[in-house]
Amino acid sequence: MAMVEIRDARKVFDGGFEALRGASLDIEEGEILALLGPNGAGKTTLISAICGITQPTSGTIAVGGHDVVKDYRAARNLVGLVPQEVNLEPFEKVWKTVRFSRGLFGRKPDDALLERILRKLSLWEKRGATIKSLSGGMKRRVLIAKALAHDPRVLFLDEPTAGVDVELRRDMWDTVAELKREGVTIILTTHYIEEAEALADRVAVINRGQILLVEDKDALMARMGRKTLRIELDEPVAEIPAGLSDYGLRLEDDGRVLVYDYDTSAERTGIARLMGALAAEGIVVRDVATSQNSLEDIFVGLVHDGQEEEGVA
Ligand SMILES: Nc1ncnc2c1ncn2[C@@H]1O[C@H](COP(=O)(O)OP(=O)(O)OP(=O)(O)O)[C@@H](O)[C@H]1O
Repeated sequence: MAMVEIRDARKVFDGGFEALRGASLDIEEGEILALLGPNGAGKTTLISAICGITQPTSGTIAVGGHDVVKDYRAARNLVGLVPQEVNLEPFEKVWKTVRFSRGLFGRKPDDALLERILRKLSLWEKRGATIKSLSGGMKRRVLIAKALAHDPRVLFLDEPTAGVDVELRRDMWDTVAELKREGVTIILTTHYIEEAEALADRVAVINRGQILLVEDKDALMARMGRKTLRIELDEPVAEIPAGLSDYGLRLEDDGRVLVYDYDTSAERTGIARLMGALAAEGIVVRDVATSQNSLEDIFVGLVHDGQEEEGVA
């Protein structure tokens, strides 16, 4: 059984807008799943439906085997949600803020657990500080501590590093990796694709209310990842020589650079053969450089293709 099971979830808002159009997805225990999608794709709606904040119009969602509608309480207890916006009481102290969150779930106080959580998030020294005295990064950690206070098995992080500086982002990544080591299942939405690249075990792409793809991140990057070889020539050429016509080369920089795209998953890249063919044509190579397309390129391609199919591009 997957930790979270989403089957054909639809959500039609009052007014008729269909924000989820039959989304299905399994989230496995202990994984970090990055949910990627452009603005308005349905990420927040899907997370809200899993967390019981909004009800799906049809379809089913279960957390730990508990249906989020029929068995609301049991499902909700397994879930912690870290919202995107900092929504903390500025004059409250850290300790009280986190303790109160646990109480909201009707759980008995467990100060030992709260201490462990605050220590893990490097907030223990700040437990007596008021929220307003904390830095932005500390406030975000308090949001995580609050979400963990009732000991959930699944943690949703809605754009955890939106608008934060690079250092804080790295810091946040370390925190998320640490939570995973402790066995927490993590679902993360993000607009920073490099965040998904750095953290996720699997990537799900949602667009226009449908899951376009769910795949192991490394496998996805290997499958869709293409590499590019840029070959800088000693002397520019006017056109691609006939002897090199098999390679799908492109000519750039006024004939000074030949560009060769190749498949990283293919058994042979064809580079050695290409180099031989260049030499046979009497072309002298000055320099070569390779680059690999990123998860971002893959994501943009997927979303773009999906829109083209629906005729909205
Ligand atoms: N209460 C609502 N009533 C009507 N439409 C809504 C409601 N909430 C969301 N929507 C619409 O549903 C669509 C999906 O919204 P959602 O917030 O889930 O997207 P998202 O993927 O989280 O986007 P973002 O990346 O911008 O946060 C959007 O077009 C939004 O305008």
